[in-house]
Parts: sequence; C-alpha cells; structure tokens
Amino acid sequence: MSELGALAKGTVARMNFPNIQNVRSLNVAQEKSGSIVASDVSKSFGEFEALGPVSVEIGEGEFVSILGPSGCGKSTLMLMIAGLLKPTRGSIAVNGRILTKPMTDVGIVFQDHLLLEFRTAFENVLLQQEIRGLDRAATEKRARELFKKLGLFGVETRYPRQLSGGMQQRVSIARSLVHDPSVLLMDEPFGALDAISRTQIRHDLEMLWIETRKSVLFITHSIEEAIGLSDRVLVMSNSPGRVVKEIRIDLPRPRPAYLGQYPEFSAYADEIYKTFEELGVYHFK
Ligand SMILES: Nc1ncnc2c1ncn2[C@@H]1O[C@H](COP(=O)(O)OP(=O)(O)OP(=O)(O)O)[C@@H](O)[C@H]1O
Repeated sequence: MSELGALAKGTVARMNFPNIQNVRSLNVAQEKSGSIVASDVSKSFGEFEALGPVSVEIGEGEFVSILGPSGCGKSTLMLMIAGLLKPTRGSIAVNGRILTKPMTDVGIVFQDHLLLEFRTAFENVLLQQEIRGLDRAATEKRARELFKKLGLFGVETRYPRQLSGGMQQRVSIARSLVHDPSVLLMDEPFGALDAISRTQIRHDLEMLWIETRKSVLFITHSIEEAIGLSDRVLVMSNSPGRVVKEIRIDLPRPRPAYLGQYPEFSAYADEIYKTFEELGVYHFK
C-alpha cells in the first residue's frame, strides 16, 4: 500500500526493537492509551530476511527514537506497527490488544510531506476530517490551534508548492495530529530539511509533545535529533536489523538548540558512535 494510501486509510504508527536487557515488563491485559509492544517481530520478503527478530515497547506518552543504518528495517518495523504490513513472525499489541488490522488511533509523518498539491495547507489538514467523518467545526478549531503552535502563520490558503520545505513538513505534522491520535509515528520526518530548520522544528515538535504527551515512535539517522527529542533511543544493527542498544536519555525538557552544553549529551553520542563502530556501520581509520 502506498504511503498516501496508508494515510487515506487513517493509519499511522510504527516501532521496532530486539534483544534488549532492561525492556520494561508489559502487562498485555492492561488497557493503556497509546502503548505499543512488538514482541519478537521479524519480517522476510521471500527468502530475504529484512528485520529482526526485534522486541520493542513504547509506553503511553513516551517518546522513543530508533537509530539505525540504512536498510536495517526501520520503515518495515514502522509499517508493521501501523498494521500495514504483517510480521512474518512475532506479534504487535496496541493498548494491550494484538494488532490484526491497520491502526486508526494514529498519526503518521513521512520524510516526504505527501500533501495534496491541489488542496491548500488548511484543506490538506482537514482531509482527516473528511476521511474519518469528524465534526467539521471542532476539527477546524483544532487545525487552527495546531497551525498556531507549529508557527504556521498566514499560510492556511497557500498551496504546498507555495510553502518552504519546513512549512510543508509542519503542515504534514498538523495533519497527523488534527484528529488527536494517541500514537504518532514519524519516519525520518526532518530528513529533507536543512540543519537550521531541523533544529527549530525539533524544538517545536518537542514543545507540542510536552503539551500533548502522545506516544511517539521517531525514526531518524540523526544522533543529535534522537538525543534531543527522546526519552529512550534504540540503536539497531545492520540488516536484518536488531535492537542492540537501548539508551535512556536523562536530560531536562525542553532541551536547548545546542545540546553540546550538556556533558551527558557527549556521553550518549559517544556511546552511539561506538556502537555503530562495533557493528561495522562505520569504518573510520
Ligand atoms: N516490499 C518489499 N519487498 C522486498 N524487499 C523489501 C520490501 N520492503 C523493504 N524491503 C527491503 O527490506 C530492507 C529494509 O527496508 P526498510 O525500508 O525497512 O529499511 P530502513 O532501515 O527504513 O532504510 P532507510 O533508512 O534507508 O530508509 C531493505 O533491504 C529493503 O530493500
């Protein structure tokens, strides 16, 4: 299914994990809003083993990032968590129930903004209302609030081609949140943006998350971004990817633009770089 098709079906979310000590115990029978547990999940495409097995847990209101080399299976894991792809082995539980169909209580943001070119920024966000049959006035009110919080001033009637890359992605985030989902799945959402825009949008996302406390699965290739945003960072190995390290990020929020002011930041980053070196992801001499 295409990413836009996934959006149109109201799906959003993803996650992965494996072989971690310290994974918090999970009470599958307990009702939680936005909790996700992937247990020993793997995915093969024919003979090709693309992922796992991995076990990943995202607690209610937790911000978890996944860092891993290209092709290790991060997007595959996210699609399985969204219920858009069936695991070859293992299971995924959302709010304590095994996932058997696409998630609906979710917002998804991809690297490509996937905005419809023939709809204005505001109309793109209201797409969720039309697809999901939500109350129009309430959705418009929430969309206006999100535009304000995301710094989208006076761009409601602009078409996507009339927006900068950063603004397009902000509209995409507003679209993913306008229906107030419990889970937010983000696959390299800032990957196409310049470093300065990335730093600002990272902060704006963090502020929004502090206010709303969604359960977030955030896929990134940026070590700084992962540390800057997350409660926990999961580091994955080369394909077929497994979770080889879990790092709990103990830094105050909101976090500053320049994370280097924290000695802990250097320690976290060092641990991640060393892990990638040990895995053979980097070959520095
Ligand atoms: N539908 C498919 N059929 C066959 N192979 C696939 C399919 N989808 C993904 N793959 C393969 O599975 C592996 C993992 O892909 P995936 O997109 O999940 O990796 P990724 O970690 O998200 O990569 P990147 O960081 O480059 O986006 C890759 O080798 C990819 O080519």
